[in-house]
Amino acid sequence: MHNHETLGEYIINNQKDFPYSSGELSRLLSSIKLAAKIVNHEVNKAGLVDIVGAVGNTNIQGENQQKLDVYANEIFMRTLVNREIVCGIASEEEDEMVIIEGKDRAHDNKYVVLIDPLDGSSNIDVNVSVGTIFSVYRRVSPIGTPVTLDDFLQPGNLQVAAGYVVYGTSTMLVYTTGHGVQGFTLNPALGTFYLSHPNMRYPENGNIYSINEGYYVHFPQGVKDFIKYCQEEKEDRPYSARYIGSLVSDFHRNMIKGGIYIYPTSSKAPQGKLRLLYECNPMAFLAEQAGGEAIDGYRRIMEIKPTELHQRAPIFVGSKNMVRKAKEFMDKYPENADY
Ligand SMILES: O=P(O)(O)OC[C@H]1O[C@](O)(COP(=O)(O)O)[C@@H](O)[C@@H]1O
Ligand SMILES: [Mg+2]
Ligand SMILES: [Mg+2]
Repeated sequence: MHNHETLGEYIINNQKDFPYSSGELSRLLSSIKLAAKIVNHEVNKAGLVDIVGAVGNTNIQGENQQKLDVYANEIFMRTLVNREIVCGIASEEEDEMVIIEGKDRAHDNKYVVLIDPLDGSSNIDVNVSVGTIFSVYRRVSPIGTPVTLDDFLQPGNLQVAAGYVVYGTSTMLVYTTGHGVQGFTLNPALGTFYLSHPNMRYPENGNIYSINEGYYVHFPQGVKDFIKYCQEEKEDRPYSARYIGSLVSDFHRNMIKGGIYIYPTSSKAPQGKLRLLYECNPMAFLAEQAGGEAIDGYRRIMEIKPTELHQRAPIFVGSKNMVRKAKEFMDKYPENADY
């Protein structure tokens, strides 16, 4: 039997790392752990139960909500609310921020959570790995008062924790509290997450690039030039093109093997597609904590001051030297810096 530390043990043993360690963050991470297990159970039998396909509604992004989007949203919302640790939640599947009301001391809670309950929705029905992404901030509004939008619109470098769950060949929960990146694998027989990937680090160089080349003609010239650079027969190139179409899964592979994931602006998506608050910021925090980098083509993602809950941003995230190379190409076209 392996002697890996469990996630529960790790959270407790490392509570000291957390400046405000009053146990709230540990309880918050434990509730995410519980919700991940419940969602994992449904994801694993997606073909058997009535959990595939669309519900017939569109979310504020104009996307057709998948049944699993709605189910995962309900489970994470309910688990976080029931554990009485957050004062507000924002989700890809909720048009507005959710102020936690009614619970005796909900307004006394210190944290807000932003979540992409089900990432990679287009892959649910075709048995390709999907994920969940979360980001945690300490509120800025006074404790004891209802949460405000400002509590959510904080730049990424103020995150106190971020992570994802990948529901793939195995189910993993990967997170950071600003002390490196830890990966835990679920032992489905025991229902326990074990520390399988301590101190995950991006290789500084990589040979994988992940971008939906189907939109090539719509990309800015800097992105087109970088793709050509990746495909050149020179030095350690051409790089391999790998694109799962689930941000979490593409990010996870690239963090382990070395690579870059890009979702740029395009004439079809002038601000890019991914959402700054619950996709770009948490992945940027993880990437930087793992020695990688994350930019919007020009600036550090985590320095962008958000203005809207569901705003989008272009993202170039991955191995440090690959992101820097991509930036060299983007810098040749400074006129594209404002999106
Ligand atoms: O199909 P496209 O345009 O390449 O977009 C794929 C990207 O969109 C996403 O599915 C967006 O996330 P959601 O599924 O949470 O909406 C990413 O996971 C993925 O990387
Ligand atoms: Mg997503
Ligand atoms: Mg989603």
